[in-house]
Amino acid sequence: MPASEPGPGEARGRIVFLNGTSSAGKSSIAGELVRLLDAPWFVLSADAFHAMRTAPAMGPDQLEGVLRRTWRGFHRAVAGMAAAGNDLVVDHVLSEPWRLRDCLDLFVPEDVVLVGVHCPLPELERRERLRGDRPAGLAARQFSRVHAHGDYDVVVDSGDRSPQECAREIAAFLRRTSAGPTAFTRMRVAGTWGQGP
Ligand SMILES: Nc1ncnc2c1ncn2[C@@H]1O[C@H](COP(=O)(O)OP(=O)(O)OP(=O)(O)O)[C@@H](O)[C@H]1O
Repeated sequence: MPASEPGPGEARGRIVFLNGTSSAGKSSIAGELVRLLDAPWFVLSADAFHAMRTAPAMGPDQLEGVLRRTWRGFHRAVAGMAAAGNDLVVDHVLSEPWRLRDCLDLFVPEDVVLVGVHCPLPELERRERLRGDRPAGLAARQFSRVHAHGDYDVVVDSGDRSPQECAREIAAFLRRTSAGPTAFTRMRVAGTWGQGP
């Protein structure tokens, strides 16, 4: 048995996949959600992977390749952790079509609960200004692209709800056993998750 597979009698891990723009509240919701769930869960965030990288001086071409390899590595780390039987909450920004395609290729689609974390743009911009640790205009640049694929298992709106309330909605969904196909399964079957870089 490959080392990345679950042991005898162990299931693969679930992947609760939070997707939204910067400042939508993904990390805040992830933190609240794992507090509500029993059993050990991991929070895997793309930001944490970017933070692990050293930052020597680089030109834009070189940087583009480095960023892409970081995202690809992040996706493979998520797939590997889930394959080994770990339950995961993943914090992600699907602002480029290839990121979703890569995840669709790698993750077991029935194991993924895809959560859209929505928030109106004026509120995103307010949070961005307030926190001051994200480039101005980042959320606006991602806004029209992040939810372009359109399909989710659960949608929350952090614009008029606290992270705790959003987490409670997601936890309630997880407690319901759904026999229907997941959003990842539907997109895999349809093969319509977007062309382009
Ligand atoms: N529901 C909410 N209502 C009000 N403020 C919120 C809410 N959720 C998050 N915030 C605030 O917005 C800011 C961004 O939150 P958070 O880091 O959770 O977002 P994020 O989507 O993970 O962002 P990024 O992708 O840039 O890391 C924080 O200052 C946080 O306190």
